[in-house]
Amino acid sequence: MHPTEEVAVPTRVIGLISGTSVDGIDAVLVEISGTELDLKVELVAGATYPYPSELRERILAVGAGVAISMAELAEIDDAIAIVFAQAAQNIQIGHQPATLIGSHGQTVYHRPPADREMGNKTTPYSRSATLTASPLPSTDAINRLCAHSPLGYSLQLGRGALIAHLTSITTMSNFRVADIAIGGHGAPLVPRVDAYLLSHPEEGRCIQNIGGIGNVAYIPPRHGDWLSKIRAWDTGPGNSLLDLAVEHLSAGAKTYDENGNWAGSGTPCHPLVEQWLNQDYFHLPPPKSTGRELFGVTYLHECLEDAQAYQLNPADILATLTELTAASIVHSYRTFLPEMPQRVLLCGGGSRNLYLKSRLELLLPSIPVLTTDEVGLSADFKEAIAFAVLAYWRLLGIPGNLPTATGAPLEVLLGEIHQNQYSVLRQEQ
Ligand SMILES: Nc1ncnc2c1ncn2[C@@H]1O[C@H](COP(=O)(O)OP(=O)(O)OP(=O)(O)O)[C@@H](O)[C@H]1O
Ligand SMILES: CC(=O)N[C@H]1[C@@H]2OC[C@@H](O2)[C@@H](O)[C@@H]1O[C@H](C)C(=O)O
Repeated sequence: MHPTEEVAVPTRVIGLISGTSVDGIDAVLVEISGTELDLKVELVAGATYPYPSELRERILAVGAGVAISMAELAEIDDAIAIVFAQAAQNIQIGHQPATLIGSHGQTVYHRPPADREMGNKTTPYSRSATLTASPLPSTDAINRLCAHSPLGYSLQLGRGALIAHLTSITTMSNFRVADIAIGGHGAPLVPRVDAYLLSHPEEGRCIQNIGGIGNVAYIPPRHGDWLSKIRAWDTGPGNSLLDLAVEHLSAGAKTYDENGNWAGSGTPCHPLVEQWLNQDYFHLPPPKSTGRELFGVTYLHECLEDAQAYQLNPADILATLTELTAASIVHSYRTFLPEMPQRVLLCGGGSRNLYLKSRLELLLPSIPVLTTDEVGLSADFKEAIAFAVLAYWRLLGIPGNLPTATGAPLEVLLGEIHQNQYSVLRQEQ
């Protein structure tokens, strides 16, 4: 038990996130009580606020690696903070106000750690002698360190200090950096929240998020040392390649394949899926994380080039890319899980893609595939809810990462605190 557990009281918290699809800001207002095994979350309100289209285009361009000046970076950072703060204000309308915000922000860059052994409990990351020695390292040594840093790096925009100022609510942000600094991937972070909200006393479950990227949390039955047996990783593409392909194949008329109808009218090309599954990422053992840096525009263009050999029509191309998402998820369960789950619970926008769901059901015979809605947790807002819980845990001094998920050697407190300065000043008067 953590020292602060007994002080946990119901708290109204806002959770904010825009994921790798960059489709808009998911905002929730939740009432949280308890701490871990007794954690309870009631969803008071949830909404998705689309980004202004110009801002979305700029975020997508930065995420795709387009070079920008530091001045433009600052502009985008604050523009994101402003729309996140607006989302926080809007979600409270008609409700008792919140006292805390957990804001994930907008990821624009994610680099997993380079050294796969780093973060492994048996060979923990040892700081370089150059970093711990007392004389300052030479410029050359610093350049070498930066060029070959084994640490990951992840950048989320929408600075918390500005959200706190604009909303007058204490805001936690930058949840990934503490885990990354000790050698973890900083992702995925939602699995620890999944563990307490979605575990089952007798059933092993896979909680499968299908956002831009897909990620799984395998949660064994809740007894014994179940927490240490949780496994989680990014499975690969979720909707990222599908959305890009739909935009390309519809010449910009559509942004996603609603309910999977377009893909469902085609036929997957299985030899192509087999070929694509040979890609290194799918064979890398967890912990592992990825992003649009890998499964983005360039990757799609390579897929489209490969598809030319099979003369596929647009519906077949979409069916084949959808099959890649489904097959990469199931391939990773069969390859990396200690045992297959008794149930799969889907969440994220991809859980609405009925064709994708039907392909998962086909590839997982005798394993029920449901959505988290069906066990009482919103499939659309689970990630935003998770960042509200992570902020609440931070306030209570409870760690937010799961070392088995991120590869970090330790549990650490996640999130940087930006206090609402006005209320601090008021208290001091
Ligand atoms: N009705 C639907 N039919 C098919 N696909 C859908 C539907 N609704 C949403 N989606 C897909 O879900 C995507 C958005 O999913 P979500 O909001 O979970 O992603 P994200 O949170 O941005 O990503 P990540 O979890 O990787 O950070 C859309 O881009 C679209 O491809
Ligand atoms: C770096 C980054 O933004 N990672 C996201 C992404 O989207 C899904 C998957 O890849 C997951 O690892 C993570 O997000 C969720 C919110 C997480 O941290 O659990």
